[in-house]
Amino acid sequence: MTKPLRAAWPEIALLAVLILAPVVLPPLGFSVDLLSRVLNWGLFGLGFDLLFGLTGLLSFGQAAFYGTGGFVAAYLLVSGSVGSVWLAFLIGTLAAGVFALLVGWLAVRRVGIYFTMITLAFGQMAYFMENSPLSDYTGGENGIAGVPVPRIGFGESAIAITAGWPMYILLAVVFFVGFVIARRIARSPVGAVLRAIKENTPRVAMLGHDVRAYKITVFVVAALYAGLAGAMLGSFQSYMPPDAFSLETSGQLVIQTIIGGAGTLIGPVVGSTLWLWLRDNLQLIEGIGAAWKLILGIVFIALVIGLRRGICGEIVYLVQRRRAARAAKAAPERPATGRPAAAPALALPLASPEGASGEVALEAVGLSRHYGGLKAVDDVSFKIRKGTIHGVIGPNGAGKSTLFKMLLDEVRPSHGEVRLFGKPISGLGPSRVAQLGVAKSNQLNQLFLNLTVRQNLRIAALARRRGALRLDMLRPAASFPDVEEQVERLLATLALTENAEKEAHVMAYGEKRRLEIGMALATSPNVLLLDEPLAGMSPAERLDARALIKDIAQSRTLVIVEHDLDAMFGLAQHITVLYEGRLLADASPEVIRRDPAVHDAYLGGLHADEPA
Ligand SMILES: Nc1ncnc2c1ncn2[C@@H]1O[C@H](COP(=O)(O)OP(=O)(O)OP(=O)(O)O)[C@@H](O)[C@H]1O
Repeated sequence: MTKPLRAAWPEIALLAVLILAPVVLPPLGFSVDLLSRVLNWGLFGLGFDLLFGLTGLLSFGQAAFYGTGGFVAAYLLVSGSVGSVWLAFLIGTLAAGVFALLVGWLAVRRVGIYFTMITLAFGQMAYFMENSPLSDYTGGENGIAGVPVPRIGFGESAIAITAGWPMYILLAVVFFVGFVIARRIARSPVGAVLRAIKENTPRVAMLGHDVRAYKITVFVVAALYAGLAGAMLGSFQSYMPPDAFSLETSGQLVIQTIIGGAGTLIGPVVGSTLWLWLRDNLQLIEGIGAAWKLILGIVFIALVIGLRRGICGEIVYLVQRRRAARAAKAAPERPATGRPAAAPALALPLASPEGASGEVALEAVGLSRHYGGLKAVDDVSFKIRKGTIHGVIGPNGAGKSTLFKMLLDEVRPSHGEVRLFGKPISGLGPSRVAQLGVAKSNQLNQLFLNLTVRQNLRIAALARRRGALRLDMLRPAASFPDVEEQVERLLATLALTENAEKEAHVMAYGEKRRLEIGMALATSPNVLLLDEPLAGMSPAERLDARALIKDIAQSRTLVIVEHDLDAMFGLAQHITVLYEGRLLADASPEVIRRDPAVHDAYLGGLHADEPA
């Protein structure tokens, strides 16, 4: 098989299934109506899977957009406001998207269960609106009957796409196109960022991506799919049912996606195939009666327990595991220490060279952060000169990490401000500060653990290349030659080339630490903050990491927090000492080494065993 054909195998397989389904499935109890409903739910599920499976945002209010698309289209058609069914589909879909813009704008301000609850509340509000204040338009409990079907062609010769196989074909075509688009979105730079948001949202922001905007985008995309599915529902049933807006609709979508396999795109349609087939056929079995709901519930629980990733999710997992095992077998033996003898020197571009002309790169001005009565950082001022390695030391709890978080604006100062090349950056948020050229590697690794090493670095590099937000949803994530080149160079510098296709969670600790630094570096920062880069490393790994840090420092300003004072005195040109949140000293390493106050701080603190 040629490469493009191999890459398109899911589309080819789907096409084959859609063509064969009308032949193979009817003898198994699938009527044409059931197959059409399966595809309608599948279309609805494609958008939801981008939102939930890919991005990790669980919405319990998708019925609001399904209903909006459906009722707007049905009303326009039945009232005669719009003559073309196609145009009504389009308006219904867009109406769902506009509604989602409002809901999403509010909902993405919260995460986890709070996000889910906001979507649920909006779903319920939409259901109420449909049944009461807007019942003149929606028909209230009666829904809207007599929704016409679309026609192909003009005038007398136009062919109506009637319920039955013509409607199946239309739904199959729309589902196929929807799948192709959803898959392209998932493989695009936007898809890469969404996947990273699911893995570790704060890190995505720290790299410079506008997390909130990406979340709103995927929320709207999911609603567009829901709106189109809703609009088509009324047409193929000749009736727009009021329960399109109900909580049960949202719940069923979640259930079907989980059964089929979230994050696989094809999972929701597989889930709806099983769910709707069981539902229709269980009711026909004599003696079961109303107990079919109970049986469905038991099937759901059994599937969730037995197949944690859903039907398609488990298949994808098994295939990936086999592929990884084969790759591991084929991989050559790895050297004992990570870093190759002659790693290529780093020649990564800077974020904004024009802004890097000032003498002082970063400046803390009266910086304080108070947690209630605790002064984690208290009135600290110091300057970091451009092109130097600047160390920040202090005993445990001195406030170093809090100070670092304020330098990237992860934590807002209680008082004072941070200036980057003379301009205040406090209050801008980590994403904008990252875009201005400040990056940070964390004390505790913040990797995208279920993504490969290459994907981790690519997502970081894309933040610099594409800016905080770009809606390039239809091009592949790996289609920026300069980004790919930069990732390749970084892999070599970090001695991670051999592990490029491995998921980050399987890496050794030292390798994870290097990747953590590499991700910060991939954003091409002017100022790089390294929070305890040597923590937890073996002596050999420390030597490697020190050499790497020296390499990095050739082209940018480095600020390092580190407990390894030997390493710090060897690396830094200037050292700031914090003690109990306050600035104790700020001078060259030679002066700091002889400073009795620093000796006292360390000897009196938890680091009495460390050389001062
Ligand atoms: N979010 C928070 N809420 C309350 N207190 C906090 C918070 N973050 C930090 N602190 C407190 O602020 C003080 C300084 O913490 P910080 O982590 O900045 O110190 P540190 O110098 O980095 O310590 P270590 O070397 O152990 O990492 C500590 O007493 C810590 O408990």
